[in-house]
Amino acid sequence: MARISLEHIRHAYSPRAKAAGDYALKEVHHDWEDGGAYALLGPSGCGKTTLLNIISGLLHPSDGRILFDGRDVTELSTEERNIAQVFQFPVVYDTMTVFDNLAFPLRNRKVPEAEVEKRVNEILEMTDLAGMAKRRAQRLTADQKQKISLGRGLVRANVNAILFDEPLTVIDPHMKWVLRSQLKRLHRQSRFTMVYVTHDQTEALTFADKVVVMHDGQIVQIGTPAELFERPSHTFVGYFIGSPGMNFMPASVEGVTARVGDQTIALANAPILRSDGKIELGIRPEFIKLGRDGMPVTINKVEDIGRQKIVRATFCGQPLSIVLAEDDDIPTDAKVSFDQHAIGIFSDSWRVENRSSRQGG
Ligand SMILES: Nc1ncnc2c1ncn2[C@@H]1O[C@H](COP(=O)(O)OP(=O)(O)OP(=O)(O)O)[C@@H](O)[C@H]1O
Repeated sequence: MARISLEHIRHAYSPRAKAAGDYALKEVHHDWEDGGAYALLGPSGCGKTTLLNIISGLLHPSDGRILFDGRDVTELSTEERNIAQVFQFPVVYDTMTVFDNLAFPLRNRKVPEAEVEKRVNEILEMTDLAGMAKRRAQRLTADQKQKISLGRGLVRANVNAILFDEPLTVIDPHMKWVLRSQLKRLHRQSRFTMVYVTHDQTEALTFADKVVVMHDGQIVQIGTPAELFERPSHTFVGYFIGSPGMNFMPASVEGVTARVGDQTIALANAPILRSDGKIELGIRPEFIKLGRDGMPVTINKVEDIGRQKIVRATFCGQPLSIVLAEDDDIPTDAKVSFDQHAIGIFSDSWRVENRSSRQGG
């Protein structure tokens, strides 16, 4: 297990890259803790696989260094970095038994057979494959095969990190849930440093202690699931995490007052605005109330999704989503109000700090 330090890493696939837009990965400079479970989350093309391949050594970064526990490994191969990898599709030897598939990475490294036996049996238990140890892999289902791949990733006790690249893509939805929870448990038991790439927020939020949200080649926030929900650093995080995502509307701010259209909204604290950039007010749909008092709103549609209702509305000419409990009433001629403490102010897409949070309040 290792702490992974990414020092000023950038990557462009073209050697002629000059402008920031030419880079698939813009500057990444972070330390990932030893034993942490990280998810790299973001839409297709945002640079997740590029970053993962730089960590594993499949790709040499255009700029920067990568360190494991303070040791520079930038020039080392994947093998020399001592990393286990689990890919999107199962990599299984069909003619071997389940046991031999799991034993392969150990026997390959000349681990004594008694230790192989012990470790493989542990992994068989962990992955619920004990009942099929002697079966050939050939006839297994796709998710059983992927369990073998996951098991193979976990079987070596001394790896620096385990990297997972969308490992549950081929798994059916129910089994996905089971494997996700199992992986979380395996992480708790083993405390390997794990990096898990996905574009699925549910997968990221259930697996990871820390979610690394990527957008357009950069890391826009690293945080716990709660931090990403409560204090998104960037409008992209607000929009991408949550269902529906955060509402954003153009605003102007003066002291502790924001204006959206012709409405005045009191803020809990005064944001520290430095530039004359584009200002937006953000509020999650869960922190908006509909009642008899408040600001005018037009309700366009109510979607019933079981325990909750999603109200699609228009506020000051802007679309607004509101999440209500299933038994919340919507009065005729409803008015809208925002929970002051859940409002975020964003300048050119980045969250603006406010006076009291900077002073530690
Ligand atoms: N071998 C390559 N040569 C040129 N451009 C590439 C190469 N691999 C990726 N890219 C580009 O780099 C950017 C980041 O791609 P990357 O595969 O890292 O994204 P991703 O977030 O993993 O996406 P996905 O979820 O679709 O795999 C994209 O614009 C992609 O087109």
